[in-house]
Amino acid sequence: MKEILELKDISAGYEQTTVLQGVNLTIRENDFVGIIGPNGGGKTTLLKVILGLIKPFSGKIIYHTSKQSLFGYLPQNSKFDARFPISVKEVVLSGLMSEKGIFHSYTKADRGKVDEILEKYGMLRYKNRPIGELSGGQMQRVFLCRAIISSPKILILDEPSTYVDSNFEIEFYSLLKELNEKMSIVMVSHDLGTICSYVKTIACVNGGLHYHESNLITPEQLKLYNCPIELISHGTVPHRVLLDHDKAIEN
Ligand SMILES: Nc1ncnc2c1ncn2[C@@H]1O[C@H](COP(=O)(O)OP(=O)(O)OP(=O)(O)O)[C@@H](O)[C@H]1O
Repeated sequence: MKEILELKDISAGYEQTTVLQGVNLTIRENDFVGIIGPNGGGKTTLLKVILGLIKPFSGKIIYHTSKQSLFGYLPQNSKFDARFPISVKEVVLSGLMSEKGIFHSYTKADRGKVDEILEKYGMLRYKNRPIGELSGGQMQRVFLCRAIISSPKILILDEPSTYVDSNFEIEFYSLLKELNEKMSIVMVSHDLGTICSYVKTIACVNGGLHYHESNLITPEQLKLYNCPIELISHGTVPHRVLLDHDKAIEN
């Protein structure tokens, strides 16, 4: 598959703190990379580096394509302050801002695009509603529309299913599967069940980055990288098991 961008020996962090060191990662067309790792391991920092929101202390980012419409981003906790006076259609339109610049005016074609995407994702009837009046799942759908309206080459998602119920979660991931035919996806998730079911490859981030060319997670990986465990068990009574590392590895 054709490469889109490469991180080469990246070291990055904030002021005096180095969070990531020696990070190498290549994102190719149609990739679906799941990023896992413990709290504070640097997953969001890695996304910020990829998005160009923070500049690495050292290392290189190589772009194999134009930066035009390169990224769509669905940030963590897309829950909105209900008092913020912005409508659904304005939220989705703002996804075109990076393409058009801040001092822009939206065209009729842009507004048509918004209607089209809201229709596709079942949200057209809410287009004039203040975003704060939607449910968590509806909001997530609107923010997904915002992230993909510019047809980005890479869609970046930070814990996308935090506020959604399991029905919407299944629907959401099937939307992602469809989108993955047109764009690469990089997704942070603590839910290893989700990771194993949907992603193609896994990057484990804990200060460094370990890349796995498959979506299988082995006990050895968990032990080595000190990753959190959240397993879904399919027994007679469906339940979710939360264990710490050592215990899970023993089992
Ligand atoms: N803006 C910031 N300024 C200073 N330090 C920060 C900043 N953002 C994050 N950090 C620190 O960088 C480290 C990595 O944070 P990051 O958010 O990348 O981790 P994460 O793996 O995404 O964690 P989580 O799973 O809890 O979301 C943490 O120790 C955090 O406190």
